[in-house]
Amino acid sequence: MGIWILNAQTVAAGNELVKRHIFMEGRTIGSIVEADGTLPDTAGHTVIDAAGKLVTPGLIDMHVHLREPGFEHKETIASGTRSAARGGFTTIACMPNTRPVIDTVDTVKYVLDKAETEGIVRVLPYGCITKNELGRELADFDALKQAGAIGFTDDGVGVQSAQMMKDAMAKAASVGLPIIAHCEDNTLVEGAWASEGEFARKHGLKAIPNESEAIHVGRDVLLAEATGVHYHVCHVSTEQSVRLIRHAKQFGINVTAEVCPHHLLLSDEDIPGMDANWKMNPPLRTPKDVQACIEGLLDGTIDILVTDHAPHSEEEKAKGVDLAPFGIVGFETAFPLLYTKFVATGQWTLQFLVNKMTSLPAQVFGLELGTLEPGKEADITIIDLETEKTVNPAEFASKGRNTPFAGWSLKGWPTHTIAGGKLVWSEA
Ligand SMILES: NC(=O)N[C@@H](CC(=O)O)C(=O)O
Ligand SMILES: [Zn+2]
Ligand SMILES: [Zn+2]
Repeated sequence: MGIWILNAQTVAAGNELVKRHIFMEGRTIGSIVEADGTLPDTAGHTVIDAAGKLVTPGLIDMHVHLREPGFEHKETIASGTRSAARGGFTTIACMPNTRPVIDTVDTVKYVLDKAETEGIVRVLPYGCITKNELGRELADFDALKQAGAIGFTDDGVGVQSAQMMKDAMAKAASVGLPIIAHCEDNTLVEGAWASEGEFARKHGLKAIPNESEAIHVGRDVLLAEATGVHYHVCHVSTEQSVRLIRHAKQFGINVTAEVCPHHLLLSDEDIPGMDANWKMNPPLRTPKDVQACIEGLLDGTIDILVTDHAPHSEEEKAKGVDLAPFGIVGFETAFPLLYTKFVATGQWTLQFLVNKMTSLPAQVFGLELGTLEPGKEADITIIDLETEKTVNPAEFASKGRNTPFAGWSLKGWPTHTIAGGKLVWSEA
């Protein structure tokens, strides 16, 4: 028995949609036919009528935190993949800052096994750059790759030593996997949580300067040039980083980059007060930085969109801004936010948004995913572009409720998520 999706509005070009019927059987897409008025024979198959809805390749998120092993009170692979599915994501790449961190074959296998038995979407694990993410000793990249790691990162913390980063890049290049960098120079951020801008000035706070991020970007593109590695910059948030990445790309350096919805939609001037749901790393920057990130995404300097889904418990976030951990959840608001604020307002085409969340992440990371084509993996998301709903964190499938977007009224909510040919989530 297969699944027919009937009357799917698929993206053709720009904002142009084409109506198609899509059939899948087993894990793969069987056929895609133009809807010409006659319905295909669906006898014996599950039918989903997608009339009036957008149908896209399953969304891909290359930067997420699933918290397992070790921080199951924040999220688990079960709850995190449900949250991803509810947000329309069918493939997610998880960060290794768990407890223990993912720096051994056993932890990679643990995550992959859990994902197989308890997860409902595809989980691709990253391995650490350095053992324990301490920046002192390289992890065993050969072994991590063998176990299934798809790249190396110490996300959560920057690699402080240039020599360590250079060694990591040389080794990653030799095993043919990318370095994914959380760019942050610790000597420039000491204890601050807000960025240098209006908010920090008004409240007399110690502030995080843009250079704390951009200095690592500048250092690392030079090291990437020297080593030839594929270097991917995490959660770009500053005008200076965008400029450095643009320049590096012009020089033919193998650099790619990602940006999160919150760094495109919020600046430090939107922070309502001492509220830890507005505390994330990197911090919300100035309106000028937001504009530079949007321009970087538009001109291709920034390749892809990611959520950096970073759940924390309510108790942890209630400790007050100084003590609360950095991070906000992202899966269940990402597409509606970007659709409502950029596509529905006419700034981006639907094709631009969908590509940045499907085919482009697949291309950047060499995954055979992200397109709707016969013979390809049946990963499909169905999205209602019309119904307006309010973001209600109490409804999240994630254990995390930590979002600055509560109460926002949005359109573009996923209604069905199909991963590997299975309907893994549908509305109500
Ligand atoms: N982004 C965050 O604010 N927090 C992330 C770490 C990270 O992505 O650097 C986390 O693990 O909570
Ligand atoms: Zn990070
Ligand atoms: Zn992260």
